[in-house]
Amino acid sequence: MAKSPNFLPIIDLSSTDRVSTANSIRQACIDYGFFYLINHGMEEEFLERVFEESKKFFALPVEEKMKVARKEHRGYTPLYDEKLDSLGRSRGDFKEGFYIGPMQGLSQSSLNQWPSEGNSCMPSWKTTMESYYEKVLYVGRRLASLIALALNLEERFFDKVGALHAPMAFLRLLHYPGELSALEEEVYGASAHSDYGMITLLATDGVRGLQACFAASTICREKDKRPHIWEDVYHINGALIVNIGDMMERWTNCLFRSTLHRVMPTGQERYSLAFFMDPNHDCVVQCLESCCSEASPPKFPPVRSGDYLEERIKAAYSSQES
Ligand SMILES: O=C(O)CCC(=O)C(=O)O
Ligand SMILES: [Fe+2]
Repeated sequence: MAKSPNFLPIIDLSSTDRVSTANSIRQACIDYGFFYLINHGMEEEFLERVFEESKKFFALPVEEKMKVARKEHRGYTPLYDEKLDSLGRSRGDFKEGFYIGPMQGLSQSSLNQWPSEGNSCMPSWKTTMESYYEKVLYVGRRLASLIALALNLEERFFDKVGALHAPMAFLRLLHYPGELSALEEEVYGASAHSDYGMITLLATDGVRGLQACFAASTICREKDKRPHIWEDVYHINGALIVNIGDMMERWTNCLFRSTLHRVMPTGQERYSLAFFMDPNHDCVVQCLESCCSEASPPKFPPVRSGDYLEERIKAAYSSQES
């Protein structure tokens, strides 16, 4: 299996040898909970265009951005609004974001908010974001079928349990400002957290900052173990960084890891595009038969995806109105 400079595996989505790809994904998810995805079908030029459009939004005056402030978990989240490590001491994460939610069906898609179309510098903003959402969702679906194979399940397993029928998939544009705050002791771009859902597909802009906690916890139940040892997750041109979320960890009874990660401020402005592919609201996430036995009983009770997500989002925004 190909390895990147920081030893994370590289998975080639275009490989025709699905069995070998699924085996590589299995090993990556057991060992790291993180891997790179290459040849996913989205051109580098297209990714660059999405980053350019994202930058245009964050460059707007804050009053303009607040016109689409987060409602129903869609829209703009200002600096310090979210705190991913809800128990941490900081006042909030030093980043701003913009959430775009599911677009299938009128009832879902009409909840999305868009920056004013009248803004002449952003004529193709909405169509670019819609196009990115569609493309990255397609990549996520292809990956989900390989993950099913990696778990010795049939390829369409996640469709069959209803996870991928109208998935709760959120695209989040992120902007980490470059300046460092000298006044506050503990400031993170994104404080330590694991993602909540199934899988996250992340596009980065080449500015460092993302770190993951690989060494300290060999299995997920040791997330609380200290000290945490953080490793940089480097950017690879054109590659997506994929990581496993907590619901996948629950499905697999901790066979696959949802690894803690964070974004450190480096003094350099940074942008990223995080796509959280989470199961349909009504999908019940429960230990897969292939992942439990008498010796290894289920570690978590079954949970409805929508209830679990709501709980986690509430904790991250607990100092704010939701
Ligand atoms: O911006 C990044 O590189 C990571 C963001 C992240 O981990 C998150 O929003 O969950
Ligand atoms: Fe994350």
